[in-house]
Amino acid sequence: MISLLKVINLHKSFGKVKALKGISFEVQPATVHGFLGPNGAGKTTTMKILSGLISFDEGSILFENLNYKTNKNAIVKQIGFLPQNPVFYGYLTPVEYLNLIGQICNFESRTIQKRTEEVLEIVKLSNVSKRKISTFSGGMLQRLGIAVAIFNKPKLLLLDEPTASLDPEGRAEVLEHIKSLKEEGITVFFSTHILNDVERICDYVTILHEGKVIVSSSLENLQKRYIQPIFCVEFESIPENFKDRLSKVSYIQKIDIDNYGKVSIFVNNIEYAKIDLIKILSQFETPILSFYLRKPSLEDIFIKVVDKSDI
Ligand SMILES: Nc1ncnc2c1ncn2[C@@H]1O[C@H](COP(=O)(O)OP(=O)(O)OP(=O)(O)O)[C@@H](O)[C@H]1O
Repeated sequence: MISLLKVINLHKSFGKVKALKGISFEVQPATVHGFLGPNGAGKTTTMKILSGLISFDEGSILFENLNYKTNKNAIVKQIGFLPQNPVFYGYLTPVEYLNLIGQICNFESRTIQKRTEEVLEIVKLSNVSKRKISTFSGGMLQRLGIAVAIFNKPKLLLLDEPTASLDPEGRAEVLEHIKSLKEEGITVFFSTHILNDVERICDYVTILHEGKVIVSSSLENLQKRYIQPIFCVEFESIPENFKDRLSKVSYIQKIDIDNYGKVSIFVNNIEYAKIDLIKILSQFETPILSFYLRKPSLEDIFIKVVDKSDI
């Protein structure tokens, strides 16, 4: 499959500040790709370069295998961008605002009307299409921002921290919409600090740290790579001499039991333990309520990879 976007060894400096130090990553079509990194990592700089707002110093960008430098105008038309804090004219309604966008894009009035109806339907704002924007909640404003960014039917949509200023309800609303854009054939590349958002909707993740890409992979592969060799077990009650009896098992390194009776078993041979441990546990004649291999959260992974890159 041809990548929709390939960023190769991209460099960008602002005076003495090296914001991007040779970053490379690819974005696959019809996916949601999370772009993560601490403050100042270079996320917004990357987004601004991709949307054509600022230039880059070195490296190359390919969009559907076309070189960005020599085809910039054609490529930028296929990329929608929602900046971090979009500003709207509050005295307009969504219909009036989108009509204005259509006029700026030089569309014919019939096309503007049709596309306005379509995008308001996609972001589920049709029922408030004639209400003043100044009365909108944060979640509604972000959805209107998405409507503006997809007005031109982009293949790639760049969203810079789309959920940062929202409460949990607004976040859930916007995340659901981002996910549904995939069904409209739009590839979404979005930056965030909120790891949980990425876990909820992303297929791929790129982690940026101090201007360098430290991980770029599918979320599934990332979770497999960083899987923790810890099994969690919950018994109806902790069996007698539990720790002593298990301490004789060669692949078990450590056993922790928390205040609620949840047991964490740390192992050094995960593949063998996957088969053998449950057999051993079933020999204790105490009902087992749950047994699972702990899946690392994106937060666990993020801390691990960012720490490693500091070494
Ligand atoms: N116009 C500019 N002039 C000078 N330095 C800049 C400019 N824009 C960005 N920088 C610097 O480049 C680095 C990367 O900034 P950038 O805004 O891309 O980070 P970010 O990952 O988006 O951070 P945040 O999550 O805080 O928005 C930072 O050190 C920042 O101070």
